[in-house]
Amino acid sequence: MRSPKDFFRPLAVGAPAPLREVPANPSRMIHFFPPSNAKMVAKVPDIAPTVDVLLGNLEDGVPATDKEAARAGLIEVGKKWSTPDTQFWTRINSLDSPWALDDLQAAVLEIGDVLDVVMVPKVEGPEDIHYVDRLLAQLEAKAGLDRPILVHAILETAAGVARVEEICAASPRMQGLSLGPADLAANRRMKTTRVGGGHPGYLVRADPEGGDLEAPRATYQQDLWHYTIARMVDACVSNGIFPYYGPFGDIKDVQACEDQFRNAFLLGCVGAWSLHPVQIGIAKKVFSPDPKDVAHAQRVIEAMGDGTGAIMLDGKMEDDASVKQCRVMLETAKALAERDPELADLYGFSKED
Ligand SMILES: CCC(=O)SCCNC(=O)CCNC(=O)[C@H](O)C(C)(C)COP(=O)(O)OP(=O)(O)OC[C@H]1O[C@@H](n2cnc3c(N)ncnc32)[C@H](O)[C@@H]1OP(=O)(O)O
Ligand SMILES: O=CC(=O)O
Ligand SMILES: [Mg+2]
Repeated sequence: MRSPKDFFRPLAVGAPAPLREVPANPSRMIHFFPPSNAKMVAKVPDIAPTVDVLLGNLEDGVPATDKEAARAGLIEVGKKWSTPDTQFWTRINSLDSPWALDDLQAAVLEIGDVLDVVMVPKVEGPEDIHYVDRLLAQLEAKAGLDRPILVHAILETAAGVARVEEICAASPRMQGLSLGPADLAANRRMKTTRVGGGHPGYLVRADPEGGDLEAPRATYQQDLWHYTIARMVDACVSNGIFPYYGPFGDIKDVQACEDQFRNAFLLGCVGAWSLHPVQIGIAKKVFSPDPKDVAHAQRVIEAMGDGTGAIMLDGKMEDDASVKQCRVMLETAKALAERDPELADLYGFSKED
């Protein structure tokens, strides 16, 4: 662990100074595309303005035989990047793979000027972040960049979950964490075969009525990811960085995808991954506060005056703590509306709001 005095010093001569605060840019969906797929690369100009984050994925999902082509496709997209209101990220291969070093070098040296965030998979502890941190500083200095590239880690190993707080605090470059339920399930030796979401076998069953073990009993499916998401949210928030739900693999089951995204939103996540165009709209809907909640938040804030004390509104007690929740809702809505005039209209915000 670096001394607190050195925490905000650049890690290489000539590298840009680390940021003191991570920008709270809208990132409701991190849209994945495989840059080795020419058909999908051709869609980038149309998709980029419709998403908050576009991510060129170099890791899992790209066949081993296409790794170089994916890196070349990423560079091609970066060189033509002309959507400054959308963030541009990449996911590099894991640090123990034969590709990670070349991924990082190519990304920073060739397109570092347009790259906002590098997503690092399978992070096991702060030492992985320290390695990437120093390397990025050296590469930024070499490329003559004037602002630091941030780092986003995927929480997808048991060791990573056990050290999640240390990972979040490892560097001022840390932008956020995503839950990686597929790799995490494998690493934990969970007995599932899915990419995120629930499982019908993970349930609780109501007690037998009158002790009748033969009578039908209601069952309730439980959330496999609740513990990890809650831990991730606490670790992120206490370090001033942002938590995200990751992939939902059942592309056709848009309802369950929406439910999974909403659970994450309610627990504090700011966004999720979209793997297919159909998931972009789901993430946009879920991670933009509901206009009814925004209107309610405005009413509570107005009724609470200076924000202290206790009042009754519609039969419910409101006080200092509920007004703080309402401010979170309103601030989130305002930040999103600034970038999205349709949302501003939906919330009834005028330009002065
Ligand atoms: C599990 C842990 C992880 O690491 S998850 C992250 C790694 N996986 C990924 O990034 C997968 C990204 N998604 C994809 O590659 C595709 O969506 C997959 C899942 C293969 C499905 O593709 P496909 O069979 O073409 O679907 P489709 O016929 O329904 O597509 C309709 C049109 O949309 C396009 N499309 C599809 N996915 C994307 C995407 N991610 N970004 C941009 N465009 C996409 C398709 O090309 C297709 O276009 P068209 O209608 O033929 O012109
Ligand atoms: O990379 C994501 C995952 O779920 O694994
Ligand atoms: Mg993974």
